[in-house]
Amino acid sequence: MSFRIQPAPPARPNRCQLFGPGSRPALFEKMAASAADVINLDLEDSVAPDDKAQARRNIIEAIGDVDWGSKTLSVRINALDTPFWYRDVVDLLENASERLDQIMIPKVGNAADIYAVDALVTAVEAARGRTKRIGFEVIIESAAGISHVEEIAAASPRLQAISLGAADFAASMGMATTGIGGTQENYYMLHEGQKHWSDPWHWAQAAIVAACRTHGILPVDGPFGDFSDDDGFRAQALRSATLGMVGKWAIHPRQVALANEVFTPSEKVVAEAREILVAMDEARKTGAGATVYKGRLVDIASIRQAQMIVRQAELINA
Ligand SMILES: CC(C)(COP(=O)(O)OP(=O)(O)OC[C@H]1O[C@@H](n2cnc3c(N)ncnc32)[C@H](O)[C@@H]1OP(=O)(O)O)[C@@H](O)C(=O)NCCC(=O)NCCSC(=O)C[C@H](O)C(=O)O
Ligand SMILES: [Mg+2]
Repeated sequence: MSFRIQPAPPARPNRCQLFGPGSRPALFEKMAASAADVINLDLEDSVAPDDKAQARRNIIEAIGDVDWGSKTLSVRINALDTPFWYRDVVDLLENASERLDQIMIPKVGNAADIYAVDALVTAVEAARGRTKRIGFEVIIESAAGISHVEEIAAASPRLQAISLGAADFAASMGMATTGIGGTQENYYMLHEGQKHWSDPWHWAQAAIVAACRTHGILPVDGPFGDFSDDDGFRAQALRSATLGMVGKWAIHPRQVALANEVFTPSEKVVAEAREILVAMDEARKTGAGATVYKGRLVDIASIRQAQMIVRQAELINA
């Protein structure tokens, strides 16, 4: 264990991030009424270049006018290699109400990208006397992004969450697929004539989780493109949760309940975690650092595992 204690991530639920294009304002009330923990109003890739200016106006109006309840409200700005991003930031922070919680920065490639946005955001906040400090979330969706994920995670105290963007990531890496997340037909091992499918997203997800956990940031799985495939979404989400991710994007409302289901620890799992904590408490009273719970070893590390699950459940029920 390092001398530095691992920082805790933001204490808020982030099981599902529901996306909707800023150019479809008719969706905003529906998004607000959904069961998603986070709403992402999009100015980037779901909005055509000619619609960007109107989408900005739609979003600015809706931030103030729609009742977003207790959801985290985030706007995805355009990437730093476009002519749109600075205007996204300036217009949002000059004109949107303080209900806005976060901006999402896509396609980050290194810490300097975040530094650039931070400098602009900080200047506009000061100039406008905004009292609420805007948070950042970023998407790792390029070869450069995944190569520099640790420095990105450390780049700004504003940073709250990092997502994997499977579509742009696949394109940047030159992966031979047009699928967005999930099982890839040609990514398999062959054993005694049987195909065993592997997970091509696994290593990138694990790298993101490690960087996030090191710096107290929420690791999130991005989109699953085939919104008619509930089982495929659930399988992908279960793998992400097992690796330590706290939630997943929904690009269609039918994916919201699936994400909430997977990223809410079940009553059985929470009850078991509490039993482990009790068992370890009993063990400690006798001076033991380990004991047997349901036929298996539990020790001091099990306390930390169980506490993570209980904390997650408490956050969701708060
Ligand atoms: C995918 C969609 C274009 C589908 O829209 P639509 O054809 O309208 O869907 P349905 O007819 O099935 O809709 C059924 C009802 O649900 C409402 N609806 C649809 N979408 C949403 C939504 N996002 N939020 C809330 N409600 C929604 C419809 O209005 C219907 O309602 P009703 O008539 O009352 O029954 C569309 O869902 C969509 O635009 N999704 C978001 C797309 C998006 O934002 N994409 C960007 C994120 S993914 C990405 O960028 C990739 C990433 O960066 C990477 O690189 O990996
Ligand atoms: Mg993308």
